[in-house]
Amino acid sequence: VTGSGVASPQQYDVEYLTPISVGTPPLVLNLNLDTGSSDLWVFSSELPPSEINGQTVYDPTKSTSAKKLEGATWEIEYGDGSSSEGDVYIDSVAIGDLTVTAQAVQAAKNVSAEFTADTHDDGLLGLAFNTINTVQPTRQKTFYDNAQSILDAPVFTADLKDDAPGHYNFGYIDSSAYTGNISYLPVDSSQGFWMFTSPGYAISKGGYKITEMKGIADTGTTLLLLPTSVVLAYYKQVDGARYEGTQGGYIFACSATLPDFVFAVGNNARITVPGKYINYAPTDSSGTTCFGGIQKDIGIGFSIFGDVALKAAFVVFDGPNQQLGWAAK
Ligand SMILES: O[C@H]1CN[C@@H](c2nc(-c3ccc(C(F)(F)F)cc3)no2)C1
Repeated sequence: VTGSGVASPQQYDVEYLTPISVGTPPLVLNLNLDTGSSDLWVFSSELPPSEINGQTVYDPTKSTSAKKLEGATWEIEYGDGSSSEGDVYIDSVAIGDLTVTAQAVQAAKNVSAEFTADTHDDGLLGLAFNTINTVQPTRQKTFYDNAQSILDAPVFTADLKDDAPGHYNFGYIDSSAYTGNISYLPVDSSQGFWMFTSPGYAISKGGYKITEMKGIADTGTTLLLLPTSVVLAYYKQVDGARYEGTQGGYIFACSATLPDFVFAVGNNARITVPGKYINYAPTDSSGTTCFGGIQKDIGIGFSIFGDVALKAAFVVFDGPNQQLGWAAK
């Protein structure tokens, strides 16, 4: 079995949403597939109405295939401080032609203001390792865990695009979606993430710099968060770029030319993030000053290869072999 879901960018590619069917009759929810977390949670009829603002809600009492997981609760907090919590049902979940009949669907009873404000996002579908699933007293498997045994190949791929729809595919590698070869790196899943080490980088035509960057492939993070030394070297190449504390990052004139950022995948493969992707978005409605798509990974303990980097690549997530594949496209 295989499955494919379109990944549609929201404004400024801040996140990508994919239609997922839940329950019987199937309810289509637009979920944020997040390789940086491992909970599948949805806006639900159990929320206070004040916390719902246009989202489609899952009502387990209306799904003939829903079964409450008695006594199970969950609570999650994301990197930006947003959070949600609730209880758990076992129900059917499908992405395209791929159906998992007994998936833990975490129904939200409360969500933080950021989620209420994100009107198009009906919840998240975690694709990291289940060791960081938050369900108590018994952690639950991810959609990818549950799908693996029926998939043609036990992999999923992310093909996110700049201001255009891309795809998440399950069970196969679409050879028409990338160029050249796929280079595989070992994954350290000990912290529950798709963590890998890039040995070095280059900035546009500048020389290659050997410096280990240990990071995670995180489709749920918008930007590319890197070590301070790398970020300083990058913005040194951008006239007028400066760190603006009130904005919480590096900013520059929107008219600035931004160099490409190249990171190494193993010793002889490279992924080039076009400078255009690093001119992330205007900081205000005047469109004079823009916010950088590369920012410091301070305080996280590792780098985060978020959408700014991932949309420059075709990425293969291979759990059984604990490896990440990277290809240009
Ligand atoms: O936690 C790490 C795991 N992956 C990253 C992630 N962050 C979010 C997120 C989505 C939507 C919102 C909100 F709608 F604005 F509230 C907030 C955070 N989803 O994945 C960070």
